[in-house]
Amino acid sequence: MMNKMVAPSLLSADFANLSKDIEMINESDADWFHLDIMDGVFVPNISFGIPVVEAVNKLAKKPLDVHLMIIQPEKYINTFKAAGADLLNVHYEACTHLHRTIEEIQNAGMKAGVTLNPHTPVNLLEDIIDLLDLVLIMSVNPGFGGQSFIENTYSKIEKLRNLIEKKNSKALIEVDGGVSTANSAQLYQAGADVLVSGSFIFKSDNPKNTIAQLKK
Ligand SMILES: O=C(CO)[C@H](O)[C@H](O)COP(=O)(O)O
Ligand SMILES: [Fe+2]
Repeated sequence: MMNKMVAPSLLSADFANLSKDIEMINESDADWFHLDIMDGVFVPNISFGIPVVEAVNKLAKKPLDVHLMIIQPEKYINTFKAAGADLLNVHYEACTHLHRTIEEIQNAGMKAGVTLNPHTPVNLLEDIIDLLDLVLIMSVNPGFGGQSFIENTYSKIEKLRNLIEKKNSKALIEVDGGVSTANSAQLYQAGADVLVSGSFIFKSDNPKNTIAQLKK
């Protein structure tokens, strides 16, 4: 039986009133906080950095799922651990020595995830999938919230689910970008365990209720 987990992305939260949105997530059915770190180099946008992760960690009562959209993520493993990250996602496309980076994340005491851009095939994970705690499939090109969902994500999830079973891996499948109640059921059905959602939650009239809807 698959998990059905939701990780609201703070990228679409109200940064002038972040504590209110953190409190809402604490009280909701959400499972994790999703934090998007963008460096303006790996992706064409800059979001927020380590002091914000530390601040969220002071109030958050659920694990912090940190999505690093940065070059050379291996330089910051211990820094994000100290800031409060529970799960650290690095991009496949940003890691020259992915095996080493995954081991360093786990040795630092965090769960390790690998994120795939929409153009990156899941079979590139064949020789590392058994080590991973999670694979994050991007269903938009990373860098911005509020983009349209890319439809071939379903077949990527199915291919990844087959690879995970073939290799007897424990990795969870997370999906990020353009997630809403229009596609959540189909994503879970295709094999996703965790759905990230930003703009759909925070632009809705009742974000707490929207989180509950996404878990159904
Ligand atoms: O990693 C991300 C963007 O690169 C965000 O997590 C993602 O886009 C969530 O936002 P939305 O649900 O609005 O698409
Ligand atoms: Fe993300």
